[in-house]
Amino acid sequence: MTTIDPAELRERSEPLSGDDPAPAAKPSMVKILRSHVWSFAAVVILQVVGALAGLAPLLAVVELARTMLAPGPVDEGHVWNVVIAGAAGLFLRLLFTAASSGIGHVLDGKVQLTFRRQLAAQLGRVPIGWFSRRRTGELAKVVGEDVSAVHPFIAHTPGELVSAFVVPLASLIYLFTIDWRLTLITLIPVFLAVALVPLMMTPKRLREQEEFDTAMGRISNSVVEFVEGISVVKAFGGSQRAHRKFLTAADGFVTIFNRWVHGISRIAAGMQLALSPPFVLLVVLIGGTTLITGGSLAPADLLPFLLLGLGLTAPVAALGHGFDEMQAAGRAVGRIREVLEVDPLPQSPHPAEPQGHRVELRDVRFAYDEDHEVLRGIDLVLEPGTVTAVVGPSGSGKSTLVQLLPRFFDPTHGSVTLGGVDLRELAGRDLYRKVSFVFQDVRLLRASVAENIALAVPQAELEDVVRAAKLANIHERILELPRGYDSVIGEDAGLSGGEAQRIAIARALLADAPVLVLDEATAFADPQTEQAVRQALATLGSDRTVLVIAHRLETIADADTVVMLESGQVVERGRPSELLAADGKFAAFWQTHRSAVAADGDLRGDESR
Ligand SMILES: Nc1ncnc2c1ncn2[C@@H]1O[C@H](COP(=O)(O)OP(=O)(O)OP(=O)(O)O)[C@@H](O)[C@H]1O
Repeated sequence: MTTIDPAELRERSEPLSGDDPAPAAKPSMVKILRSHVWSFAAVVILQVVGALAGLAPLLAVVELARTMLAPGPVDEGHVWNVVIAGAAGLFLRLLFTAASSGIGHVLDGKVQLTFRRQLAAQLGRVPIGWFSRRRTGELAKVVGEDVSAVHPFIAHTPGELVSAFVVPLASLIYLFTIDWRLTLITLIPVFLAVALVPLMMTPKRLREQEEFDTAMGRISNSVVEFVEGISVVKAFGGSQRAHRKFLTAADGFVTIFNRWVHGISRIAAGMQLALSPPFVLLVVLIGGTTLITGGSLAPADLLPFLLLGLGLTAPVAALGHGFDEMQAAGRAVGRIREVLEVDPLPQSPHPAEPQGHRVELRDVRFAYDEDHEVLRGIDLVLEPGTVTAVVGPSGSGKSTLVQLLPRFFDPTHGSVTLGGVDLRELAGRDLYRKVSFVFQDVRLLRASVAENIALAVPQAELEDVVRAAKLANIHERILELPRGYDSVIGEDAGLSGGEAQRIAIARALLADAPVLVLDEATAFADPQTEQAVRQALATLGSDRTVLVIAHRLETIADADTVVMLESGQVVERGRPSELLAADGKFAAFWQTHRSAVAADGDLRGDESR
């Protein structure tokens, strides 16, 4: 049983209602940013201007030193002007970077909201069946973490990266105008650091990096395996083995990590040393002192190199940091795009009204992927007032077939019609009013039990809800919950799989849709649920169109028609008694099934003794 938030459901289901046939946009980061191009440009420009203004205090210090050290009386007016200019630069820096940050964060909020809205709309448009292949956790990561990961990309990194280049460039030009020789000397640390970069790219280093990535993957897989399988492993006594596998992966990782660190650390340390402030100062001081003692540089001119020289190494450091963040944001956007680019379930702009509730499948074919056709030419008519039971071996396509009726997927070929109208021509809201379903993977909302039962009929009276719950054999259990029908699922009510399925049956009974699709539970086949299914079929069967994946012999025997599937094709169909008499595939299936049920009964009997 899974619980989901009602708000989440509303967002998912609104576009499915069929009233919003507009195709899902397939946005990219670039497209979204293009619609906010001026704000984005403002973020970058303000950041750069702010960073440039930040040079003013440093230049003011240089100018002050020059003025003070110059022979003769100090020009007090000039000194004050320089101090005011420096302070103004500082103020402007604060102002511009604050404005850039403010606009950046508002823009970031807008972009994240756009992504989340588009994702929510898209999740409502994709086929419901698509969700079965996605883990809730994966989707939650895309909508939550991955959308948040664009934050540095919008609000910080581009501005910081551009400033990291523009500011040193401006400093460099200024320093060149003072003394080109000392400027080149000041650049020595940057040259050294850049010279070390190729050493990080040698085939040996790249191989070590690859090994490191693989080992990282191996260790996280073994952790996931270990945690996911912990219950099975414990129950079957294999915890030692699983634990060993995890430890082996961890040991392997340590060996590879040591090798990787050993190789990379010397180069990284060399780069860090070259770019470190003491080393930069040392180089500038040695170069500057040599030039001063040689008489070719005024002592006051050393100061700008000492102050601005430290900033010249910023681009190299920013490159590493900024590009890492950009890459992470790029990967997150890639995952968001993957979800946004799933083809939505087409909605007809001119929905048609079905006449009656006869369901017909004509030459239906379906494939989850190109190489593997799961349904191969199914022709089937489900008459109102009849129960059709689908049987067949595991993997024969039963679930896939019944999921076509509530349009979890569209057939890849052929058509499914309801009352003469192709399901693709039906408004989404109509479809769910006409077709209700109870599948094994029951979804309950984090809402009260009554609200869960009345999901399709929110205005239902409590007595109708109670009647449905009684018919579904769940009323007594609900009364045992702390707040009865007001108990909130997932908060003060924990239900077993079978109980959740009975709630779903009550929901379907109350929805009173003319077509019911039911997957009779095998996993939760407790006697109460079996009874609930039987009652539901008896109550609904009168004038409903019912399609049931039948596992119980009674359901099969009571059905009007049995359809036997094998490898995605109908191999036999007819009344159960006729098929048994014909002694074909269904009869063989029935015999095997009966023996299995009898053996299961014996086993249960033994267990209870
Ligand atoms: N979401 C999916 N993506 C890809 N393949 C799928 C998906 N769901 C089912 N299949 C494949 O389609 C085939 C038919 O599966 P389906 O679940 O319809 O059979 P089934 O008769 O209901 O089986 P069972 O009785 O075991 O539930 C199987 O080969 C299965 O592996």
